Amino acid sequence: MLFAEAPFQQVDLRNGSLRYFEDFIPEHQSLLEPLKTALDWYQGDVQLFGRHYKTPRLQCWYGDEAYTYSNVRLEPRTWADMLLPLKHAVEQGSGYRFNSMLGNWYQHGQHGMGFHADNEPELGQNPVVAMLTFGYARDLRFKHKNGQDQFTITPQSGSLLVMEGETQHYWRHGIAKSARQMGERISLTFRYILPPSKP
Ligand SMILES: O=C(O)CCC(=O)C(=O)O
Ligand SMILES: [Fe+2]
Repeated sequence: MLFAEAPFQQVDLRNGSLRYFEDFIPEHQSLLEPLKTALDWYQGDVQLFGRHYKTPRLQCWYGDEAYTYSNVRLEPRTWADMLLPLKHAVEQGSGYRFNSMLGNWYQHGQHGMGFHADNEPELGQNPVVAMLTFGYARDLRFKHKNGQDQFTITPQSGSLLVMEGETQHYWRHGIAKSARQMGERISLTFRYILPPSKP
């Protein structure tokens, strides 16, 4: 694994910023299959406007604190062993501590994620989301809440993308479904969830 000093590209957005480390996990190719088998994948439920939907992707969750994501409460869960060195590398590279990880497994083009911001209250004022990508390089689209600015980045397998600053206040991001033939992709998104404040 690479530590500190890894080269990255800084992307200064209107209201926010990204850091993109393209070759962050050199052994990324050998990790896709183990991630598929070692992690506890399930098809999530999201509740939107009072209705339940199945997420069009598989997901998994590990973390030290409970997290409410798309109106669904995720209970604390002991880290899978193979995540610990990855979490450590992401902390070293990004310079932030994380205590949770939401994983996404897009098995084909019909799997995706709608536009959203990761701005739940328990992520604090300026949430940092640090994401590792394994497998097929899907387009990650960003749209500013002003309705005008937008751009797409295509994180490569083995890359680390850090979303920081005000990014989650002003921008939404998502992975569009596609009719094209696409390989599998796993993203691991590390977050820091504030412990509940004591009364
Ligand atoms: O898989 C991706 O690139 C995006 C994942 C994401 O936005 C999330 O987990 O909140
Ligand atoms: Fe997100």
